Amino acid sequence: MPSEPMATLPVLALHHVSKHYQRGTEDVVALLDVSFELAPGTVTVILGPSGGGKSTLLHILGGMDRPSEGHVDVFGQDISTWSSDQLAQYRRETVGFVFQAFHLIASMTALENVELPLLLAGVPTTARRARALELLKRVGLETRANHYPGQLSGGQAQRVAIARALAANPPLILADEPTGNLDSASGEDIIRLLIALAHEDGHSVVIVTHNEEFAARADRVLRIRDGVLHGDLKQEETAPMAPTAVTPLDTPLRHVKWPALWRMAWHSLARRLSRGILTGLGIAIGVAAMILLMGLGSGLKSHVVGSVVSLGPLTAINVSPQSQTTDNGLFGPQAVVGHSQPITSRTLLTFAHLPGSRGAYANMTFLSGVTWRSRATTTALLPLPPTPLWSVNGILPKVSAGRVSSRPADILLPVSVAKALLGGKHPDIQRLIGHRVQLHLETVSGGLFSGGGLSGPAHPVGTISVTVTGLVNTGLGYVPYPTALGWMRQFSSTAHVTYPGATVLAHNLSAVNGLSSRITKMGYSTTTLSDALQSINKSFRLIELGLGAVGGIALVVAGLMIGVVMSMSVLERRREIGVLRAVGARRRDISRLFLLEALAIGLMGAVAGLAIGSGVGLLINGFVSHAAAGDTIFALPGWLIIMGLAFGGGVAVIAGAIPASHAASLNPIDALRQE
Ligand SMILES: Nc1ncnc2c1ncn2[C@@H]1O[C@H](COP(=O)(O)OP(=O)(O)OP(=O)(O)O)[C@@H](O)[C@H]1O
Repeated sequence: MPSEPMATLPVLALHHVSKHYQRGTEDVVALLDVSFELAPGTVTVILGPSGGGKSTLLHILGGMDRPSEGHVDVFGQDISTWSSDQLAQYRRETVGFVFQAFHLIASMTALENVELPLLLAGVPTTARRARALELLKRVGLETRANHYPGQLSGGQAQRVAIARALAANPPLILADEPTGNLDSASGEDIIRLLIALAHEDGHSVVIVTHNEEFAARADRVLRIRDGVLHGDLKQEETAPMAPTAVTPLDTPLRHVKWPALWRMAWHSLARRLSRGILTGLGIAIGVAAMILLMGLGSGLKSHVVGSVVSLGPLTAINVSPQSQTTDNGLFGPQAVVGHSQPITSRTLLTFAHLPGSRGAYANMTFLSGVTWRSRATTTALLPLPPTPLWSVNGILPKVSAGRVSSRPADILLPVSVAKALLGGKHPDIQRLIGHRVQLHLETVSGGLFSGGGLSGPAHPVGTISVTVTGLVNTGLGYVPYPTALGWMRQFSSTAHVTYPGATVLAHNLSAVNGLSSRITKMGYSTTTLSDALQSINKSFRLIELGLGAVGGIALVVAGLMIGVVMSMSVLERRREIGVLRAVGARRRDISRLFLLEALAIGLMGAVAGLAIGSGVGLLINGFVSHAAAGDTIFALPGWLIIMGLAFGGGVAVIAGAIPASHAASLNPIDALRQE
């Protein structure tokens, strides 16, 4: 805070200010040893020929440029040493610029243009709108609030520009040829308004002009030629009124807040909505491709993994009698040589008592005819595990209707068999539950993993009558273990029944490998579900990576598109960038603004891409489930949604980084000079 009361301090004081520019090897002196003070509530006119240094002086007064020598005091504080962030705050809170070319933002209404500095200052919407309307009223344009600059006359546009300069109620108003683009009547209006701002509202107003007529009405006239102050004419020695309405300079550094930038970015996007949508479309396509391909990959994987897991718990080891000589592939032994070790009930007992073993039971797969009333079909039947093992997680097949039963004459049938037995297009499969069906056992073979040849029953097996207690989706039927053992005896030609395979359950996952190798050492071949799952996972990881890469390429192309569009946008919006800098945005704010715009485009594209990708995925699921009884192959796990959003937003931000830093590095004085 200033140490003296404000009214006794000059708003601004220049002390021996010089400004040099380097043009090639030539040193251009734009200002030389300029000193003067500006009192509050006064109008100061700066006159001089073209190239005399007027604009340079105005830029130094407004904190857009720094002096090469000398210093500038604002309310007693030397701003020449301030950081660029402090100068940005100074422009935001202490200075209001009015330009010859108005520099209104064409895509914003009059009201939105006036709101701009308030938006940067983080003023909430209602207060911002009320203040902007009040200012438009002050300049006589309340009825034009919703007009765009193109719909305003030059005089009206300049009045809107003055309202914008007044938005933050700055003590200092700097006008650079404010009447240069206006006819004399409108020019007169503007000058009258500027004088009123000084004399009625207490702002210190500085007007750069070529017009000698205005000089006559100023409180003070400074003439400048070749950078040197030639005359400092005070027309009225009486002290003008002390300011009452203006706010003094406050020292704590305040930055433009993220929400304000986000609102501006959103505003800017909304103004160019169709372009934003087109740009975001690239991201949408990329994300959609990624979601769809990876979703299919992930869905297929969980489908395959689900089928494998439905075969039994992960702690299960499938044992077959053959000794193993080559690597276990995904589907069991590749080649089998050497002797065969039979699996008998004694072997099962041995397996059950191995360290780490929880239990063991025989594998067998029966092929059987099934008849119900007049309909007949065939099915494969497996034994359910022995009842003491039913408590093991995942060991029982999942029933889609009815229940699992351990009674000897009960059976679980596959849904497909139930459909075939009931006949008709959409039979009510539940109807079969509780009914008796007839079985005609045909052959027996090993477990699904343990292979083994087919053989028919050694003793005649008549028709077996069983009750359907439940239905399963696995495509295989199940009978209680003791029932299967009984059938096995009927298939056996010798007194000692040998089984085609066995399942040994480990106590837990970490015991699986040790147990499996012990069994292998006994001369048996083993396959574990966790082996199978591991290789499935490995294969799918590769598939997912490959599919993801295809989506990734689409995203890179989309990123390039965003980069190009944003670069064009920066060129097109040079003036807007200049205005934003003049009203107090820092370089960083400009780059953040462009990055936020890119992020918003990326996120919108990603959301659209998620919708498109999952929509197509669900359609595919619809087709597949129609064709294959309720199966689906597209999945949209949460991580894929997050990945889609992160990639969409991330690619857009990376693509927008170069244009954003280009926008931030633009010199605001050059940007505003561009016509
Ligand atoms: N960025 C720059 N690089 C080199 N020289 C510059 C630069 N800006 C201004 N100058 C030079 O400084 C001098 C003063 O320029 P300035 O724009 O302040 O004059 P002016 O009085 O505002 O002119 P006009 O009335 O035509 O706008 C001129 O000789 C100009 O060529």
